[in-house]
Amino acid sequence: MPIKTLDTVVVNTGSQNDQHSASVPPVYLSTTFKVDLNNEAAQNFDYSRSGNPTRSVLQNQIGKLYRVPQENVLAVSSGMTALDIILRGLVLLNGTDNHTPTIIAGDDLYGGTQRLLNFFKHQTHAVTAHVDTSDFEKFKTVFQSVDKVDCVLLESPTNPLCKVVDIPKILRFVKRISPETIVIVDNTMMSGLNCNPLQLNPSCDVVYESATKYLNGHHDLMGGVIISKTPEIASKLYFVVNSTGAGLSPMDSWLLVRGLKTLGVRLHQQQRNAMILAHWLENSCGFKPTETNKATKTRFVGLRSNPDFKLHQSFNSGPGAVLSFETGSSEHSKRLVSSKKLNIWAVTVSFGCVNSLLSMPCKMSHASIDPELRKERDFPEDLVRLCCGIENIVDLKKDLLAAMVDADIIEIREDGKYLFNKLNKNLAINTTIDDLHKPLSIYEEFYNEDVTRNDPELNIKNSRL
Ligand SMILES: Cc1ncc(COP(=O)(O)O)c(C=O)c1O
Ligand SMILES: N[C@@H](CCSC[C@H](N)C(=O)O)C(=O)O
Repeated sequence: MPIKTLDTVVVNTGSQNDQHSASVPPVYLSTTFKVDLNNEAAQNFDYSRSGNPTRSVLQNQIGKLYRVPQENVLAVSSGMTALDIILRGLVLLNGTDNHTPTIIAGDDLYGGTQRLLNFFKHQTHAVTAHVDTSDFEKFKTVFQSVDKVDCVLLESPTNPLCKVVDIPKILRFVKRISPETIVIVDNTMMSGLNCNPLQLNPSCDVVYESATKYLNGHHDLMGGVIISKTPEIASKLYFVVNSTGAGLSPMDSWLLVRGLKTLGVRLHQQQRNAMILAHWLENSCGFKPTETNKATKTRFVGLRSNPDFKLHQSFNSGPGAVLSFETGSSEHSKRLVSSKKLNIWAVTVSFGCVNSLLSMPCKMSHASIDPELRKERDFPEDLVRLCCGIENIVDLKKDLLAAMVDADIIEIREDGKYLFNKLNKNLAINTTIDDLHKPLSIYEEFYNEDVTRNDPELNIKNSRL
């Protein structure tokens, strides 16, 4: 059978051996399943905490996305649950009288991840050394300064600063000098469609994603998926899932199977919007550093001006749809995010959804990181994060522009011919508001490359297009 592209495999749920030949897999809400003591070997399910047919369909779909057998996949109740299960199953119990479990993680982590790692430090004494994982030399130094590193937790691009971590290089280094160190990748910012760290060489040990984001895409369920490199790792993690009841509910599993079917088209449109918007913010709205004013900046891995553009492209097939920018003034950023002119952009946390979201991380998604620690890590308090949805890009730009004008950041001059950034006064930007599709070419440059690069099983150029 010919191997299909990822866009296709998530659409097709295959034959479910359904008694009515239903074309959509049914949802099995039953918590219990009849037991035949004379034929226990044939029994796949007994109790939904241990396993459920609808959850199995979902795990099979995720297995296809990551090109691993269904047995290597676990669907759980949230992205944070996924990390909790992985650390409990593989790392936290490694402590002895002479050894404290040690984790190395990034310093630009999602606030909830930072909170969970802090919790483990206080409750189990497992320590986490935080380092800028986008700086390989710094990572190497910290790694070599620890006697035994139990686990490395990576995320690229980082949320919300969009820093690129060279995951392949870190894997080569770690697996060469310490093969037993467990390398975990939080792949939420990319999703399995853009990046598969299990197919890198050497590969990581476990990937997880908050399915609440791109995989589902509709903000109507919380979920997490854990994809293990080997059945042995998966079975250790399954033990924790079954013991604690962290498995995803049947209804949410069913919704997620449905959401997954449109992952390809959603992500395609979301990334296209993000590319155009990032380019527009940087070049037409003046959110870029100048000789005299370094305080404004657009952060996005799909921008050619990003020094890590090529690095990101080397192991991902798309830039994702999360970008951020600094206005240079916390007060003005707050005014923007509070503007009543925002009709399309919803001011909420989260990302990966079909509708576009705008937020101020230091007050929202990353508020759980101590302000002192944010300061220590140079986390910009004026940062505004944009998570693009699938709406028409023209509407998205107009809505954002109205709010930027309302917040006294941008001035429209000469009947809309020029946008002038009032905070970054050195820039008088020569653009027309209607000049909307200009940067499409950079989007196409990204995608006209071999989009199957993360999928060595495929050898079809431009399979996504
Ligand atoms: C990068 C990243 N990882 C993990 C999570 C946690 O996922 P969840 O909210 O589904 O628990 C989030 C956001 O919540 C996130 O942004
Ligand atoms: N109040 C929540 C904040 C969730 S942030 C969700 C998402 N990861 C994002 O980056 O927007 C909490 O305390 O966790």
